[in-house]
Amino acid sequence: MVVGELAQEKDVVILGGGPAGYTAAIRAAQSGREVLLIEKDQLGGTCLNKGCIPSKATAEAAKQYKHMDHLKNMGFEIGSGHFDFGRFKEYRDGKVDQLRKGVESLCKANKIEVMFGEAVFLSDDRIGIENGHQFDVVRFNHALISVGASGGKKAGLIGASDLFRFSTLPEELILAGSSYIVLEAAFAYHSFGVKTTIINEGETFGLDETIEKELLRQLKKAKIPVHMGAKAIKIDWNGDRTLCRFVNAKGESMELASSHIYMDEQYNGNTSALGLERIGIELDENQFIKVDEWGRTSLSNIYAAGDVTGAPFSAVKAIKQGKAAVEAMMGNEHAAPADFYYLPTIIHSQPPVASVGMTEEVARSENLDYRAGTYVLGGNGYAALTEKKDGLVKVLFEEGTDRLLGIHIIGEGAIDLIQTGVVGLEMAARDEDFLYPNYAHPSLAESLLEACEDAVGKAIHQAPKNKKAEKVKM
Ligand SMILES: Cc1cc2nc3c(=O)[nH]c(=O)nc-3n(C[C@H](O)[C@H](O)[C@H](O)COP(=O)(O)OP(=O)(O)OC[C@H]3O[C@@H](n4cnc5c(N)ncnc54)[C@H](O)[C@@H]3O)c2cc1C
Ligand SMILES: NC(=O)c1ccc[n+]([C@@H]2O[C@H](COP(=O)([O-])OP(=O)(O)OC[C@H]3O[C@@H](n4cnc5c(N)ncnc54)[C@H](O)[C@@H]3O)[C@@H](O)[C@H]2O)c1
Repeated sequence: MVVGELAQEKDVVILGGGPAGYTAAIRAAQSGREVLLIEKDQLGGTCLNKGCIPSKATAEAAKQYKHMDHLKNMGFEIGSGHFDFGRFKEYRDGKVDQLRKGVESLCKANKIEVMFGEAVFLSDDRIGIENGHQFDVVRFNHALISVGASGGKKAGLIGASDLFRFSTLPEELILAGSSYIVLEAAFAYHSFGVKTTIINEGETFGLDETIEKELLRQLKKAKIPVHMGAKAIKIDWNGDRTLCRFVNAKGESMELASSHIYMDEQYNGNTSALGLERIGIELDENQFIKVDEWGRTSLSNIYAAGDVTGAPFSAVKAIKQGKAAVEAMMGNEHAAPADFYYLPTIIHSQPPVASVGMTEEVARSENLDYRAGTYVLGGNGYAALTEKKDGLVKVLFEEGTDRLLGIHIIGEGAIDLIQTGVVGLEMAARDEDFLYPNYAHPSLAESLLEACEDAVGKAIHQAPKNKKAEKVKM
């Protein structure tokens, strides 16, 4: 190994070029700092290369596949409609490459130096970068650790990072868990003809009860078998296929064999090889770095952001934490800390699900006095003309204050529409803030207006109910 001289001094050194790291690098460069970004594999991290992007490309292909029936109804001649997974793979991987090049260009445009290699702390102001026989040492004023997390995938199972990077379509797929990953994979691969089964140890997928009911109806309609409340899940290998044994909700012993099995994983922070013991950064029992809302660790010049700081594991969180950490490094008093109280839950299922804020169960369990309004997409003109009528919008307002508590959507447009709810919750919006504005017509957004009108007993495109907008008092 060639040990480099202390050739460089950098103001900010960032370990890991995923969404937390490269966003933070750009924000620091925007403030005029000299930034070194160290990545041991590929810029873009898990999200771009193995997670968000390949999984959403897969979900998008499944959505378009389903959309072909609508195109035929509109008069398009589609031919056999055959789906070539090999060509899809080229498309999916091409999009990942294209987006990664975008990140590389952004780093270049912001004059961020990118070094490929594995970073390790030598002291609290020196970092070593190992790349084959080369070992460079850099002194820094501030460092940000954004090296992500890894799942404890068991032998014979598929991990989340492999689930959307198949080279050929599996014939069978068992998905054990209740995460958005399970649901996104189930709807997508099932629609490509893969024999797909969901096994969920829990009784729910953790969504608002009305949305959950509709989601289960959609899974049934798609003919995706779902075993809820499965207990004692065990995985074995019979030399040919993986066996999944469990006890179903009726207490019966079940055995399913499959070529491919995915199981939601337990995650640990990627901190074991960083030399953190040398500098004494505090970790929790799962090797996640302990941080405050500014990403500050137990050492004043070292910050952390993203999956390496623990759950929730989402690029949304990684990006926001990365920015907040840099603002704190720069001493920007006007910046806001990273807060995840209103983090939307997004599932690219068919139809998609999006949710933010309080669910009805939580409102009930907290003895809140609330009003719920719902609107089924079947009554929405735009949903009718685009033949995307499955699903509903549900809103919850607090009785008395009229404050928005939560918005839960299953249906076309959910993922974009939920942002209105996120902004509303952040601004402590009341029902009138949703009832008064103009809504484009015809649009899926009108279903949000109708749900809000339903909450006050005034929905237009909904048959009158007997006890309209009756206050739910527990
Ligand atoms: C299948 C799947 C789908 C997902 N879908 C979504 C989604 O739709 N939306 C969403 O918000 N989130 C999604 N996620 C989660 C999202 O990918 C992660 O939360 C996000 O990538 C975390 O970003 P990060 O920057 O903290 O870590 P990462 O993206 O994991 O990046 C860490 C980087 O650090 C590098 N590294 C590690 N150790 C070192 C070292 N010693 N030296 C140098 N570099 C190092 C790694 O190579 C990696 O590039 C998904 C995840 C998966 C697996
Ligand atoms: N490095 C990795 O590969 C890695 C790391 C962490 C998690 N994961 C994957 O993520 C799965 C879920 O992890 P979890 O334990 O945080 O579960 P989770 O489903 O409870 O999600 C955690 C948070 O992410 C948000 N979220 C969920 N789906 C989202 C989406 N599509 N887009 C944006 N935000 C979303 C939710 O608000 C939630 O608070 C795991 O089962 C695993 O497959 C992968």
